[in-house]
Amino acid sequence: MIIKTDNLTKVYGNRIGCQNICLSINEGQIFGLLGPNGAGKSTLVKMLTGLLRPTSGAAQLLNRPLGDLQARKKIGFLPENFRYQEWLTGYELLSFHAALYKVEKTKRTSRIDEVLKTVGLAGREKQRIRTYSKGMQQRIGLACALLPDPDLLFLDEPTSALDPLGRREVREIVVSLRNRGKTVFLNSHLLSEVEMICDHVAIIKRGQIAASGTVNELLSKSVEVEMIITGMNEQIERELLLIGTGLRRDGERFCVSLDRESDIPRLAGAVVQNGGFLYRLAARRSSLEDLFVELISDKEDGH
Ligand SMILES: Nc1ncnc2c1ncn2[C@@H]1O[C@H](COP(=O)(O)OP(=O)(O)OP(=O)(O)O)[C@@H](O)[C@H]1O
Repeated sequence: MIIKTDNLTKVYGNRIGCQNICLSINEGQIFGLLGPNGAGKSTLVKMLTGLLRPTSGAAQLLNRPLGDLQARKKIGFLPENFRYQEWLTGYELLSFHAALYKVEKTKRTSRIDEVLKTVGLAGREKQRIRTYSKGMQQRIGLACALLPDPDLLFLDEPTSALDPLGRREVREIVVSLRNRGKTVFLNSHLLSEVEMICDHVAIIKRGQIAASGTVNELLSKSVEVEMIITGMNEQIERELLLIGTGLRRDGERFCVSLDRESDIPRLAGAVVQNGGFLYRLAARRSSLEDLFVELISDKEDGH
């Protein structure tokens, strides 16, 4: 396990940041932490990266206790909304961070060249950061985080400010890092992105883990059924809710989640036997977004 947490908890005064977080993350994978605003994602990452002291509980990173210096040397971190000194060139910024990371002087130039290549900025390092696009700024941030050649990389919302092309570029870099054996801990609220690249996912809600597992494990649990129904009435609605959960309506279009595919004929029966007209019924495996909405739907978080 590259990360193992045991009832990790952070309380801010009378506000809960995270509560009893138990996670086990294997190395060489992309782990996605999902949650609505205020759910506790940043609090958890800050505790794991040593920026916040837990109120209680424990954690191990790279088989060392939280805060261990040897382990911290092998961890990279790209915070959310970072802003670097925009008057520096990309190269100057990387040199500064290489010094902060105490990369040996003789190795700095080759290390900087390497990370520039990894993030696709080779040849752009003499430009000032203020002339970089947002996507390039995000990639130079990633390059900084990669300077210590970390085994474990924390990325806090690395693509949220980017356009679709920029997002794809960052995604490709993250996947290439995983392919080289790195472990990536990705904080995100972009569900489709997490579904695309993450091996394991945890969903955090009001400071607690509401679901976790591989994307396949989480999604194979339920089936999403879309129906076009006219003549909808209360009896049909009641019966649909006995069979499935999370009934949603948009005009004549109804969606419901089922635990088992074998319940689909019962849905059709409930509509027809109670006087409704079924014009369409299509089943698909739930997306991470469906699961997220279902788990988080009683919105009562912070902001
Ligand atoms: N320094 C702080 N002092 C008091 N409460 C805080 C502090 N930082 C976070 N919180 C509270 O802890 C809870 C979790 O916040 P956190 O920032 O970890 O959530 P998040 O999932 O990262 O949210 P976002 O997606 O908005 O960044 C929220 O209720 C927040 O208001």
